[in-house]
Amino acid sequence: MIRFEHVGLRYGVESEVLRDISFTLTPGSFHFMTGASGAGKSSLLKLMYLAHRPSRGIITLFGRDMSRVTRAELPELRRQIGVVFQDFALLDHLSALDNVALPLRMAGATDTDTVEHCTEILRWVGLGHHLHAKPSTLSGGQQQRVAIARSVINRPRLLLADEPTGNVDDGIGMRLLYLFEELHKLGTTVVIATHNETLIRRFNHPRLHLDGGRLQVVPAAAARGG
Ligand SMILES: Nc1ncnc2c1ncn2[C@@H]1O[C@H](COP(=O)(O)OP(=O)(O)OP(=O)(O)O)[C@@H](O)[C@H]1O
Repeated sequence: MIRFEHVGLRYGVESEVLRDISFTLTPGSFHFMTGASGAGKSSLLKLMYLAHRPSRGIITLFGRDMSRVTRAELPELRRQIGVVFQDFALLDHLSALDNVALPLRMAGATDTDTVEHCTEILRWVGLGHHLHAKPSTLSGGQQQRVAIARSVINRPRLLLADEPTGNVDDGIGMRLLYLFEELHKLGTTVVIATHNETLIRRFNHPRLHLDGGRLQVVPAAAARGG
């Protein structure tokens, strides 16, 4: 699914933020990504989403060497990836429901199915009373949940989420994790960057842990213990 081989990333002339990163994520796996603030979690997720090119090393995604992928091919690859980044990138002229519906409508789903499905998922993330609200009228945490609903609605092959529970209370955080678990059970490969130790302990998954620009894969049982 994803393979990193000796990948490094530097911004401008600074020293490398990520150094000699090698790992493989098998299809359908679920990993948390951990590390102190500034350790490079967002940077690593952006490499996986092809938003940055690595300074060195090889990234293989869906069986393709990313250094050989042209700019014109990127949209098709990205359509298979659900993302929740820190900037929610919602369209403000559309309602919450229409934002969530976008990936389904682009894929040609019928409108009745789309509305039903999007309503259900927005209710699950606690926004059943805000279906027709414009993003600018919602709080930061609510906007983030709209972005999360949009990222999972078309069952992407790969889901990348950067601190998805950062702005919500524990109850909603748990619901969001259950949503990602459901997606994972349907076969999606999931990577969630988080500082939330409660969720990491509650859901027993391996960790991609970043420290000093280097990555260590911590197996699930060990991850639970520490
Ligand atoms: N666009 C950029 N240009 C220059 N430096 C950057 C850029 N983005 C990130 N950095 C630097 O790269 C390092 C890693 O940042 P990154 O945002 O990936 O860390 P993080 O682990 O996601 O942090 P946090 O948990 O606080 O979100 C930091 O030192 C940051 O200042």
